[in-house]
Amino acid sequence: MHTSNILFSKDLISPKVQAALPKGYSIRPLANDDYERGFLDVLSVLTVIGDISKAQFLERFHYLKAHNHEYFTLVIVSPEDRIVGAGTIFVERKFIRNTGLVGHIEDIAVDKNQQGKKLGLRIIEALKYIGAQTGCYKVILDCSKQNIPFYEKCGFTQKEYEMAWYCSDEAKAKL
Ligand SMILES: CC(=O)SCCNC(=O)CCNC(=O)[C@H](O)C(C)(C)COP(=O)(O)OP(=O)(O)OC[C@H]1O[C@@H](n2cnc3c(N)ncnc32)[C@H](O)[C@@H]1OP(=O)(O)O
Repeated sequence: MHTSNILFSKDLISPKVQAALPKGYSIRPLANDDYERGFLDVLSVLTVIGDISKAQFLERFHYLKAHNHEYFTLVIVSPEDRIVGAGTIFVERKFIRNTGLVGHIEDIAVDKNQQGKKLGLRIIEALKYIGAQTGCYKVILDCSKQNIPFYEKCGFTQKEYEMAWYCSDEAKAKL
């Protein structure tokens, strides 16, 4: 694959994670033709995706590529050349902690038929590697209660609480 088609340098992909994948599977940065390989279908295990066109996918892909010192989306590809797993780390630049960097893990998804093969674990290991390589002092994420045991197996510990505010028309009207 030509490197200009991928989101970020393959040098940021952990060799240990690649070696630990089941035979025939590979892990790599998101590519501009992963729309056809079912990238969005994999994300649909997370939430409603919407009817995203190829043009919309490419617009977002090119934005992320232009910011690929901050956004790192990677995918796991099956022996059949289908996307079966995905995950992102966003590297936030802070003032605190001596202008420290914090990695935020987002949108971890493994195809329903491929769950339980440690692909989720490998995605998290690969994202932690990117966080470490890019100089983050910590990597954090939000998850549901039912996913806590999974993230504990990935080396995370529970801290703090997540808060959310949804920008509904009703909520915005109260501002
Ligand atoms: C930050 C976020 O994005 S949070 C959202 C996470 N994504 C989702 O919830 C979407 C739907 N779920 C999925 O896509 C997957 O089930 C994932 C990503 C949660 C897990 O991926 P999988 O590939 O199925 O898990 P994997 O096989 O790597 O599991 C690793 C270990 O965690 C365990 N595990 C996985 N999910 C769970 C769970 N819900 N509860 C308890 N243990 C779990 C596995 O049994 C395994 O344990 P073992 O090492 O003792 O055998």
